[in-house]
Amino acid sequence: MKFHKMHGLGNDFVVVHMEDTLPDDVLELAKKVCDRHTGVGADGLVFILPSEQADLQMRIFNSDGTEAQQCGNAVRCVSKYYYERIDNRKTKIMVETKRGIQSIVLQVEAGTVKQVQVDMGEPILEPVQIPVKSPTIHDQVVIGETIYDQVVIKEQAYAFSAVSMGNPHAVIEVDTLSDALVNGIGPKIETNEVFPEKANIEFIDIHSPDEISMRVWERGVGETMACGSGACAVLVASHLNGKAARKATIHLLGGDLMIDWKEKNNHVYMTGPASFVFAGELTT
Ligand SMILES: N[C@@H](CCC[C@H](N)C(=O)O)C(=O)O
Repeated sequence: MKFHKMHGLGNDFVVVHMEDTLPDDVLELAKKVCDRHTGVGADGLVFILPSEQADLQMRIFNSDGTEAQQCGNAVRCVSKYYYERIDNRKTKIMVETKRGIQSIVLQVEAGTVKQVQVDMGEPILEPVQIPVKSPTIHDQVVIGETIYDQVVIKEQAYAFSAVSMGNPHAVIEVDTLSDALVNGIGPKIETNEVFPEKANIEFIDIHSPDEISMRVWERGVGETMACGSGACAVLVASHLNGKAARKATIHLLGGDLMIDWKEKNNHVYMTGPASFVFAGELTT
């Protein structure tokens, strides 16, 4: 099985172009391929498949084998792959994902995709749809439209805003983006009972209304260098909490994403790069 190693701001993927359907036992394959010691090594295994409704279909499996509904960085990668390796006739393409059909605009220079803008759709703020269920629901405070609650770990309360971008996120504002928070508290909140489908956990430091730094503990993966859907959730939560504009630069460990939550259609747009690393062939 031939593959390309790609990344979006260091969030790395093994990308496989399949002519018809997913391979058998894809969950086990994802775990095997993503292993950083005995496999290729990646945060996720991504498939490009044919689509009847869009230019291509994308499916994404986390490194623990679970399937995710959404992945902003992987959508940018498959869009670049499509233009540079499959069909370079259009700079506006459609990608079918579990989230729905996503519109993509490619910024191309001399045949190379430099930036990819992805329509990440409308944020989902209804608790049951995120999903988030709170044991302290009576204490819940609704700020703007975002659900705002807290989880307590070792007597320390962590206030979060829950947002779904097709996949669940909890955004937590902190004073310092430390390893102890991301790698120590991140996994505990990811698996807390308030998130029945677990959640991606974003720790954020808001510098100004249009500049936010974040680190992320991803569901089914661990800490990653970047999370596109997470950056969108961060902008939405920060805006609803009155701390950010509708458009901001989100600084991640792997670089910057521009996030723009447009008033006219309530859709969140993410703009950033995608890169090829190398190509190879998987042996069985
Ligand atoms: N890195 C991604 C999100 C990948 C899926 C996530 N781990 C989940 O399970 O929801 C992004 O760039 O959005």
